Amino acid sequence: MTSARDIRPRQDDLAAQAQYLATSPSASFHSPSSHGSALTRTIPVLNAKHLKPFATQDIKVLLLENVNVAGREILQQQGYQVEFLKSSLPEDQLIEKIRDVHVIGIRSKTKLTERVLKEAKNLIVIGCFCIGTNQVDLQYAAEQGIAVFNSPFSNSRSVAELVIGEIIALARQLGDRSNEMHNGTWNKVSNKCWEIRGKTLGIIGYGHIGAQLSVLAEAMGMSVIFYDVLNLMSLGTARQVETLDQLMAEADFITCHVPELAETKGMIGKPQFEKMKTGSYLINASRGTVVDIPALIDAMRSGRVAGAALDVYPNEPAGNGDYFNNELNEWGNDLRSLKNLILTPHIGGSTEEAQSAIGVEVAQALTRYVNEGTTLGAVNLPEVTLRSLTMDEPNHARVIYIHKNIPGVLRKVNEVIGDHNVDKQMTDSRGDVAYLMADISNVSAAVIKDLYERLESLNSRIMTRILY
Ligand SMILES: NC(=O)C1=CN([C@@H]2O[C@H](COP(=O)(O)OP(=O)(O)OC[C@H]3O[C@@H](n4cnc5c(N)ncnc54)[C@H](O)[C@@H]3O)[C@@H](O)[C@H]2O)C=CC1
Ligand SMILES: O=C(O)C(=O)COP(=O)(O)O
Repeated sequence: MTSARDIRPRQDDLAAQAQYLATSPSASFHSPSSHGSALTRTIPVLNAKHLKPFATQDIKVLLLENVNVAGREILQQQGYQVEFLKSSLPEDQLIEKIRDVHVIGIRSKTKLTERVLKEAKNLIVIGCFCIGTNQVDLQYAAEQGIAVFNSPFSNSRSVAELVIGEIIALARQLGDRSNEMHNGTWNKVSNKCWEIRGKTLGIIGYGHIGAQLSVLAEAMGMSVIFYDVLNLMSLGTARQVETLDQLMAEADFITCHVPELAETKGMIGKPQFEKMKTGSYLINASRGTVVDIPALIDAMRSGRVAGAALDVYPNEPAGNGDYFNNELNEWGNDLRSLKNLILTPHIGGSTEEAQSAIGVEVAQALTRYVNEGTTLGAVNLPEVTLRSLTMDEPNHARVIYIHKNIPGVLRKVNEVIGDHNVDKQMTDSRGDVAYLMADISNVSAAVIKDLYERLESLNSRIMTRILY
């Protein structure tokens, strides 16, 4: 018998694939993308022993920014083709690479803008191997049926521990003393060096990181106040304050843990520095745009801010190497000249523990999405799942129909799938985009082809995938 692999049509030739499906009893259908190619699986269809959605070796994955080996291995074990790069890519190179892949894994540097995603003709899913998702155009991705996953809290503890270390380092001017000793100078001083016990920590953004930090800081004898746009339950004896100004005026140490949003850009600028106590400290390990750097430089030069720690910057490089020597960071030399300023290269979440936990979490989410269509944990699509198909359910197909959330769609979809035995079905919407999942039994290759074509022809369609 000719194997399916031998007669597989070109991936970008849907017509050939339809023909192939019609003529080959061992063919199957996985169509990942409305805006690009369809895939054919290469294992016999309707055989419970091979109850996989498609030939996993057809799935191409691009991992950028040194995604942890734990995540890479999970994806490789699925049989996917995994390409791994240590750094991010400039936009033109990214566009070249993304054209071909079904899955992309990134961290905080790679910008997946509308311009880039427009070229991603085969892409079905993006994995952000980090917390932040501000680097991805989430809305545009959703409108193309591209799911986005992240790891919402696997590095929170690492960031919180870094900040605790920085609070003590700033209070004791550790960076300066260490630099002096490296330069051969013994400079034993206690002037303006403090214990942190009894001081007030002001946390801006009391989410996963802020709340974790709150507990650690109290354990070291600090009083904690926080400001957040939501009313949140305080941990320990922490106290929520009503305004940012109030926090700026009361705290000895201020630390930012908000996401990058339109409202948080430049949130700490000249007016906020003017509210701070003289001799207080500022830490930013959130996003570089949250703090206005020239305003920070002025506040440090004037003595209002006695020390600061920056882990994030408005323009961060794609990979390791030269940083401040470029025109994008015209304040680089000013920063480097300031005393008691700790500068770190976005390492808040960079611990072995965090990176391997993130690797596992995101790779598993990607695998579940690719193989089963489950969107649990997606940040831009409704969360939809059905229990996995089992070996006891041969001849089943899972229909995934991502569509525009407009009136009358479900009636039309149910007209298509209602001709068959629908075992279970779930649908949900998020804004303009809806996601439908249905498991259908007693299907043949011809039925799958028919279902696919009819769903694809509906004007509500964003993406159809049929997995089995
Ligand atoms: N330096 C690093 O390596 C890392 C940086 N991050 C950054 O830290 C940010 C925070 O992380 P999580 O605590 O996990 O996020 P989270 O989503 O759990 O918490 C963010 C909090 O900020 C609040 N918030 C949003 N807008 C606000 C505003 N305008 N004013 C005051 N509060 C506001 C939210 O209500 C929420 O409680 C991430 O979005 C990411 O950008 C995260 C991990 C590592
Ligand atoms: O998790 C986040 O949002 C971070 O900022 C960490 O980013 P990274 O994975 O170190 O590029």
